[in-house]
Amino acid sequence: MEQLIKAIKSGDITSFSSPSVHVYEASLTQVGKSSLLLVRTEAGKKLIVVGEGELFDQLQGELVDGGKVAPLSHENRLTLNQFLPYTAPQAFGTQVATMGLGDRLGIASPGHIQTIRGKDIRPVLAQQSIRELALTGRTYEDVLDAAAYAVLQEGYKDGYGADGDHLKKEEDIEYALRLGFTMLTLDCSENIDNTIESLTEAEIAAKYEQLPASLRSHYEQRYLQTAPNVPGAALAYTAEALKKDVLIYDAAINFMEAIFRKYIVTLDRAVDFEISIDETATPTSPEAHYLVANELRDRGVVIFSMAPRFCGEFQKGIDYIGDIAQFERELASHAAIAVHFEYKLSIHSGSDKFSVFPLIGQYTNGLFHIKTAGTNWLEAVRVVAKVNPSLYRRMHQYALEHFSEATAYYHVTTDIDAIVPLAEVSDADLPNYMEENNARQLLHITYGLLLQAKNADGSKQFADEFFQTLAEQEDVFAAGLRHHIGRHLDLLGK
Ligand SMILES: O=C(O)[C@@H](O)[C@@H](O)[C@H](O)C(=O)CO
Repeated sequence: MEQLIKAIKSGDITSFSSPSVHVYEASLTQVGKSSLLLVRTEAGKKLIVVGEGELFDQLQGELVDGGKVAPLSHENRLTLNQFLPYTAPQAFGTQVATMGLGDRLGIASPGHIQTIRGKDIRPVLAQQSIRELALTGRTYEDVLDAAAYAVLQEGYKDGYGADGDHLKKEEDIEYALRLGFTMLTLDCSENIDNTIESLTEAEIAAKYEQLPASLRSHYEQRYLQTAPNVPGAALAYTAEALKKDVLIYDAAINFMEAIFRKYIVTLDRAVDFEISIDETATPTSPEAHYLVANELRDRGVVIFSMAPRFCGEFQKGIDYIGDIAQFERELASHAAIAVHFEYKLSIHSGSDKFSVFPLIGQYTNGLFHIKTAGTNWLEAVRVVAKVNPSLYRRMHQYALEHFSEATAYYHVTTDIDAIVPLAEVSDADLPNYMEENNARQLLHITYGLLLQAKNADGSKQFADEFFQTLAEQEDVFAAGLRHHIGRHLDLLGK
């Protein structure tokens, strides 16, 4: 440590080299009379601070050789946010494309930053849903800490966002906002009535008649008596379709407004407020999208983005399933509606949708929000398959045995029987599983079960070895992400 501290003091860290300490050169930062550096030692990542002044005094750590060695703790992250504002998340508004790069492991953000740096798009590095927190056993504090330290590690100063993703409950909204999350994705699925889709026309009409007359006439006047004028969108309301849309979305619109009034308008800072109507059984027609957006605008609800459920299927970790021509037609309308109401179209489960990325880039004119998350976990699994075949085999086997449990959390149409049996695959070919959709989804949706699996003695069955392997392969993992996420960005036109 003495040599390193000397090197930092001299201002020339390139003169330092040690087999047991890896220096993240881009992290070297001066704050007043203190210099700060992030390193990886045999005991994990550490902050090294030398000099004097408030930063030196406030970071909690151990005094060593005239410097301070500080852990990457939650408290120290809060201190960094105070002195280095770029390490705190920010809202982006609607004038720049954004990409959600949810990191379930807390180790993917450096690779994400390397991929996105210098491009015409900003990263939402800290993005997790409550479902993900529950499945990984993490907290929003952990998620923000990991993103902030990644930003410091990479010396990335262009800003990053933090998305409380798929929030349904007020207590979760309060939790995310209290911690400083800068984006809030309101999941309205529990207020969307999916039963309507399966009703007959007569049943729909009867249910609709039960709604207050004033509500019915409000909708009928607005959507049947006046044709919406949205350049680029094909919108045609029929009385039947309108009844359905009102029954499906009216309660959800009330919910969106109530949350906006209680939590967004009252905030003394900017938050990117996203409406998600995608995780539901009901695809969002352009007419339904327009209706929801139009009602929100009339009620003064300002949003950053809207995530409709597109036609076809956006399943996790694999390419788009469906009729691309229909997708293109509807995307053109969805994108035009978003432009009309001055927000961004948001694409959820946006990882690996290579066949439609060019269309998304084209129809949104490059102004979109796209969410990815589990695809970086699959890149991590690919690294394990390459360098630790024994661990990969154990994880794969466990995933097969527990797959049906994971389908309670995610909708996939995986054909488990189509996955080549492990016994028939050589170690060298294990990474190829990550090229095959069924195997991708098998591992994609079982992440929580794998990370939390325990041995009889209570120790982690896979997680410790998994994280150790990834820590040893940090550069390989980052290179995999640059390649994989880079391919997303290229096709999106970024
Ligand atoms: O798995 C989750 O809960 C989330 O990552 C997603 O639903 C997220 O909103 C997403 O779409 C990422 O691709």
